Amino acid sequence: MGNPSDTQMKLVSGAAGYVLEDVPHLTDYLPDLPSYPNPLQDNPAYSVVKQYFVNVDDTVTKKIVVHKDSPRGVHFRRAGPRQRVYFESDEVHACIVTCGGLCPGLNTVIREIVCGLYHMYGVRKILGIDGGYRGFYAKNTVNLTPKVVDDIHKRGGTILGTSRGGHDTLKIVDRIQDRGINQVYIIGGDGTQRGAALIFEEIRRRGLKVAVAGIPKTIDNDIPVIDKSFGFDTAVEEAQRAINAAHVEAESMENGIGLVKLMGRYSGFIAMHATLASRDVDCCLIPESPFYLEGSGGLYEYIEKQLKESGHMVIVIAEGAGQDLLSESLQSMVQQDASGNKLLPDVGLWISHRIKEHFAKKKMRINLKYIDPTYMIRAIPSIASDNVYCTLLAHSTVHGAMAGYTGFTVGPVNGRHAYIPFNRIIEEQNKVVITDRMWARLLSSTNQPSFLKPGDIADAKKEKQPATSLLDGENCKDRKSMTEDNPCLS
Ligand SMILES: Nc1ncnc2c1ncn2[C@@H]1O[C@H](COP(=O)(O)OP(=O)(O)OP(=O)(O)O)[C@@H](O)[C@H]1O
Ligand SMILES: O=P(O)(O)OC[C@H]1O[C@](O)(CO)[C@@H](O)[C@@H]1O
Ligand SMILES: [Mg+2]
Repeated sequence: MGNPSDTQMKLVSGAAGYVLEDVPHLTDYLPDLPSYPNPLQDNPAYSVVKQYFVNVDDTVTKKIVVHKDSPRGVHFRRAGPRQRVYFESDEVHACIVTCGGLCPGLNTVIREIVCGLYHMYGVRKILGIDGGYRGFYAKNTVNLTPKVVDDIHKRGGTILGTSRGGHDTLKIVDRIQDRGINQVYIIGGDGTQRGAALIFEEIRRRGLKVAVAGIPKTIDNDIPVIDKSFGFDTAVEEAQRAINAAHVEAESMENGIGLVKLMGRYSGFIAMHATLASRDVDCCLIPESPFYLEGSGGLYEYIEKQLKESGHMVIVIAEGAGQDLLSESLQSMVQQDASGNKLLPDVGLWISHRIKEHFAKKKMRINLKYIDPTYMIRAIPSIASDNVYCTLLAHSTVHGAMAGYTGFTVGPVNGRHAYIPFNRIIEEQNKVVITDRMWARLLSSTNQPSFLKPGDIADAKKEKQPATSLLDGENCKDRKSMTEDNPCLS
């Protein structure tokens, strides 16, 4: 198999440094495919909209803050309905699969893909794949209609089931081919999108008229390029309940410490946003910001100071934080899940013991309550704003597949939905940048130490381009969206 990046991104240059990172289209390898007028033009709900169809040349800019002399930079193809489609309604045989961990809004996306295909494009054959990628070749399928999915958005989880592991590209594509499926909607996180890219490659290699579309899903918000992933706001909202409980417990006891662990394997966005939203948190620890326990400027010293000053404190810790400290003592316990993701030892439990041990040695009485809401923040239905977001995502994806685009992921880029090549999404991971303004806001709201030594700060600044540099691709490794680049979140 060739290098996915050879075929998954088409670069188109334009005037003044304009670059379009385009997505593949079925006609790239099936040049004689016929196209048809979009049935939406006869749909009473949509036909009244002035300029309902997206102009074929519309693109969305990756950077919206520009200087007068800066190059126009990278753009993505704007999502939305096209005048012409490459599938006739009765020809479409779509399938939907959900993979990876749960996330609020999964059912809403499923519902809106089904209803979008059915009501906007008159599609009647939609199959739900049971239990993630392995469901393509190992499990039953379910026929999806608007009636079947009518109220599923009110439920957490995914009606299709999900799983980790079990991705076998050849077997999956064989089953797609056997069943005559020609539109594949794949909802999942970074691992899932990697799998989707391989499926697209194989489909293209076999020359099949099958559109492969990815819908990014992760409560961790670790997918790059897009502004934010669906379910994230719901997870942050739910995390408030755990933080509130921790605060009430801590406030009610002498030297009370409320410790809350939140999900976030490699990225601390949930912990950071839950902390900023709550204002009751005195210390937030995330994977991107190393910390230490002992000595001047360390966590123990800060806890002691906080307890002496206000008699209680609340600590939020992301599950991936402090893993370097843990691994010193628990190295042998590192394991992997079925998808190859590292299974992390419980940092919340570990740090609870360490804090208790430390203050016991100092003969200072503390009352520590450890709250681990784990799956509670993701196994819930999505809040209203996430529901609307999921609807737009689903509709944008359906429009893209009907228009013949393939090998793409969809998502908002600076507020406008766009089709993004798979390799853009999978080549890096979105992380909190601790030298950006958002983390500074957090530090100033909690008043916690930065845990950085003067040398570390200088190094961190050196790694980063000047904040006003506007070249596309600057700092693109491990950074994006919920930083100063994102106007609605900074
Ligand atoms: N590099 C890869 N190539 C092919 N398939 C992959 C790859 N990584 C993961 N997958 C498949 O994608 C599916 C989901 O992967 P994973 O468990 O890592 O979750 P995810 O999609 O990253 O979601 P999240 O981490 O947000 O829960 C699994 O079925 C796994 O086998
Ligand atoms: O227990 P599971 O289902 O593997 O999921 C846990 C992981 O899923 C996530 O929610 C998303 O990747 C991580 O934050 C967490 O580590
Ligand atoms: Mg993942």
